[in-house]
Amino acid sequence: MILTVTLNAALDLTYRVPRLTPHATHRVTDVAERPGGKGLNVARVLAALGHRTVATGFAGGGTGDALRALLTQESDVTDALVPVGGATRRTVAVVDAATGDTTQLNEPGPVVSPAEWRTFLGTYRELLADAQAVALCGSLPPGVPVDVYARLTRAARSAGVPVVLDTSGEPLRRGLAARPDLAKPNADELAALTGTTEPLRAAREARRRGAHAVAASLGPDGMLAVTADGAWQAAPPRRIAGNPTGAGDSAVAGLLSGLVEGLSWPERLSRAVALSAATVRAEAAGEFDAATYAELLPEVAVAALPVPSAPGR
Ligand SMILES: Nc1ncnc2c1ncn2[C@@H]1O[C@H](COP(=O)(O)OP(=O)(O)OP(=O)(O)O)[C@@H](O)[C@H]1O
Ligand SMILES: O=P(O)(O)OC[C@@]1(O)O[C@H](CO)[C@@H](O)[C@@H]1O
Repeated sequence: MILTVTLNAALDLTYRVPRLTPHATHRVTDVAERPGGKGLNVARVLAALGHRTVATGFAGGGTGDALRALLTQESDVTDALVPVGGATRRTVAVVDAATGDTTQLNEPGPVVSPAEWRTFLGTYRELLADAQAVALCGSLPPGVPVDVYARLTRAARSAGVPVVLDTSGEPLRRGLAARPDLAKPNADELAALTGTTEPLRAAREARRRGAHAVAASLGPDGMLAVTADGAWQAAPPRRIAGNPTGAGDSAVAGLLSGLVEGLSWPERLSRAVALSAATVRAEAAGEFDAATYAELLPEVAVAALPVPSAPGR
């Protein structure tokens, strides 16, 4: 099975409004409520692709109960979330129907106590015993140590389980040093980490900091990957209009499923780019439009990038 970790799970609301205007009252035309937080989105996409998937992390309060009920009713993901006393946060994506732009509002999440944290670590170690790969995703709730992803990466690697890391800021910086098999930053996260806005240079620098491979997501431009076997750029055939929230999570699901299935890097990237573009077409994060995915998959253009002549990776 594939394990996903969402320490800061969320009840994910998507509001569609005709036009988003500061200081105005908005009438919401469509509402979608989903089990969210990045790792749960990854899990839902993996399950839709037919992978046996287990989701852990924390859930609590009425929002946590609602999230768990939705997860069980609407997906084949196995719920291994650890209960917490505080309430799971809400994350809200407001989609402006006039422009297609999305505005994201994310609550901080419940405080996790030391005892809850210890319970989680026990659960995580048990689940690793049966995992083919693990994805560590998203922001941290208050109370969780900032080096958590480094610790979870080390535990997985000593259990022989490949790790994909998708987070930002200090948790990303520390997590990289523990040598995850793959990191998936977006362009902003990569620039904040490395201080360079040139994605290929930044991805190489992120790899020097410890990740075995780095796959950077570049919004409508697709992805680039820097690995021990080479570097590639993969682009969708066209820009897709819609809601990009969760596109990065679908990219992670594409890369992770490809890793577990033993696909080559170009095949993994094609899948990740087609799946994530198909997510832009879907109503909410954690979903993809199956027809768009099938249509785009053979059309993704993958090109090998030159190997740098200077020493380095
Ligand atoms: N408008 C678009 N058209 C086609 N593909 C897109 C578009 N926007 C995003 N994608 C695809 O989705 C992938 C992930 O997008 P992005 O880089 O915005 O991720 P992200 O910021 O991590 O997303 P999130 O945090 O919302 O999950 C891109 O690599 C690309 O393949
Ligand atoms: O606050 P985080 O953990 O960074 O991100 C949480 C979140 O905004 O990411 C997803 C999109 O990737 C949303 O579904 C989700 O709620």
